[in-house]
Amino acid sequence: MADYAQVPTLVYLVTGGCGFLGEHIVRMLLEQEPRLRELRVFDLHLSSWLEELKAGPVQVTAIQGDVTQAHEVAAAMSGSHVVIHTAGLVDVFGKASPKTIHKVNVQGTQNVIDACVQTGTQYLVYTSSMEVVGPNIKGHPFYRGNEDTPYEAVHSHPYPCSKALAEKLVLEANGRKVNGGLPLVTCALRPTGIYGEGHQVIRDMYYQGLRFGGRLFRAIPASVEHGRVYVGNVAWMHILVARELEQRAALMGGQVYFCYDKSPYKSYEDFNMEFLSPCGLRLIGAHPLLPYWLLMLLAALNALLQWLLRPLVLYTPLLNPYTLAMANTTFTVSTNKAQRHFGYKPLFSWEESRTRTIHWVQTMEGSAW
Ligand SMILES: NC(=O)C1=CN([C@@H]2O[C@H](COP(=O)(O)OP(=O)(O)OC[C@H]3O[C@@H](n4cnc5c(N)ncnc54)[C@H](O)[C@@H]3O)[C@@H](O)[C@H]2O)C=CC1
Ligand SMILES: C[C@@H](CO)CCC[C@@H](C)[C@H]1CC[C@H]2[C@@H]3[C@H](O)CC4=CC(=O)CC[C@]4(C)[C@H]3CC[C@]12C
Repeated sequence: MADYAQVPTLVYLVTGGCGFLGEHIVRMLLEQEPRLRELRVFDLHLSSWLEELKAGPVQVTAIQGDVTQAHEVAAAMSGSHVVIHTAGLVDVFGKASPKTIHKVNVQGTQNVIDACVQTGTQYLVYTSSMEVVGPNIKGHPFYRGNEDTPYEAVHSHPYPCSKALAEKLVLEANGRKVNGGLPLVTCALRPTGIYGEGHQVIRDMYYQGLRFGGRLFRAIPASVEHGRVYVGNVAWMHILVARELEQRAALMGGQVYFCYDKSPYKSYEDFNMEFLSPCGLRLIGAHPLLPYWLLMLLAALNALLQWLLRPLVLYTPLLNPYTLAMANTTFTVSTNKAQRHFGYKPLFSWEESRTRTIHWVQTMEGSAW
């Protein structure tokens, strides 16, 4: 993978390539990776926009498949040089069972590792999450931490548990011999809360605000800070890691990197207002309108309702005890490890990331713009 100016020869596979982050990775790979000959997009649900990408110079192969099915993963990966494994079940709202979350996130990742070994695919980039670290169940703040900051990473929710287990599998697989005898080189990226075009929670908050006459009501103190990172910069980090893994295998193999950029540290709600305010929404209250104990009671009530209604209907509100605890705990990252190890600099400034996200909200269906 050394000579960047050569005839395109490389085959990449992106699992989860039709998801929020996956789509940005796929589109950016086509723009930014000149050595790409074929791009395989593997997803449970294939999106229609893939068709338009097939007209370009790189061969784009859409593969409908399930990461929990080992044979499907191995078949898709045969002959590929690099796999970016971003497929996952992102669920903190109780939509899927803990068993399903484990199966997709942990067994699915094991299947990807096994397929690397079986097919001789040497480079594996895994999309992990900040949730592998925290916030923990005790609600300890993580303030401007980096990859080496000591923190009690204890989880009980199925999603962070699954991401932590999967990340461990990926890191432990570094150095394992793949078919042909070469060592597997693996790396895990830990995005903080991703935002940008296609972000589901921003979409949900926007429609909720429209339903309440253009108002959202503050639930989280403005002093609680959350790390956020623009989806384009997260995609860019994946592409850089995939590109540099061969040359810097000794340095980068088995390493974890937080995904970061210049997005400001703010509370989850205040941060989202950076996009929703210019689209006509207002956040009511300088302080939370309800005391924390009452919000906790409502969150617990939501959890109870979810359980009671489960046989009839899937009730998955934004507010539950886990999301409330997440939103109420400071978790911010300050690091330059990615810059030191593989020369990462954000591709999009904060202003550009903000403008792109605002534009996306303004063009949403039902938008007042
Ligand atoms: N959204 C966020 O703020 C963050 C996300 N992440 C991680 O980034 C990755 C991508 O997340 P998002 O793009 O936000 O989620 P997403 O739900 O938009 O995308 C996930 C993609 O994986 C696919 N997928 C799910 N189960 C599959 C299976 N069994 N087989 C094949 N494909 C399957 C889905 O169809 C979807 O296209 C996930 O691994 C997630 O854990 C990490 C940190 C933050
Ligand atoms: C109490 C509500 C009142 O407005 C606000 C609820 C906000 C929550 C839905 C979000 C707060 C923090 C978010 C999570 C965080 O950004 C980290 C994440 C990392 C991931 O890997 C996946 C997504 C998420 C869990 C993200 C999900 C939404 C929040 C819990």
